[in-house]
Amino acid sequence: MSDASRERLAAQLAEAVAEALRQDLATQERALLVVSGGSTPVPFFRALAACELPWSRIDVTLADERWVPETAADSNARLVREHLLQGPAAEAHFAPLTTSAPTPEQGEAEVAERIERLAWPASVVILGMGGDGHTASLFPDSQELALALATDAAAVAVRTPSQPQPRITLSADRLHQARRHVLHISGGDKRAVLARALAGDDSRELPIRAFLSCPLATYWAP
Ligand SMILES: O=C1O[C@H](COP(=O)(O)O)[C@@H](O)[C@H](O)[C@H]1O
Repeated sequence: MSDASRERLAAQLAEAVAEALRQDLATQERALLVVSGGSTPVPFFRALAACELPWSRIDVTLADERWVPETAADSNARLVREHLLQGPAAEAHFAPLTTSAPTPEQGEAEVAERIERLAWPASVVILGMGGDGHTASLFPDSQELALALATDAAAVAVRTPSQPQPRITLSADRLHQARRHVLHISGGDKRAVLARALAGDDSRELPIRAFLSCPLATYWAP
């Protein structure tokens, strides 16, 4: 593991994403950025927050979220607010994926409506990936995986045996609606999972496969 190379990668990705947003904002009033949660994006969030951008014209949302309050340590919204929406970037419009409903099944319709109002197609969708090949909250062991891969609804509530909390994810269809797709990962384990995904043929085994032909620009550091 090399923190320096991950920081360099994050800086390069931030510059590329900032340039994509600038390009799109030259011809449209608003632009949308879809980011992922987890531990990988933190240095990228900080680097992007430092970029000069017309933040008040940028919408930000998440690829997926745990159905937890924003005060929870593992809330992706909290991560975005603490590391990306800082300084001038606080001017961006952030659309979180949770509501006050007690379950994601009860909140799903409100989240979908909120998501529909954003500036689609997104300028950039940045995906992460877990060691099991999940991306967003498209988990190989989730009962809702087939639905989330096939539906044209924007958001899907997900229950996954391998995960402690219920979740909500943007559907594969919605995540496909972007001008550019990026996979941001680090470490040898994830590189090996990506190699398996590139060699395989079933997106139910390694859900990241559903995005390999977007095309998907891969940002990887050891
Ligand atoms: O559960 C999640 O995991 C993936 C990967 O997270 P990381 O900590 O290994 O970087 C992430 O892309 C997803 O948004 C998140 O909810």
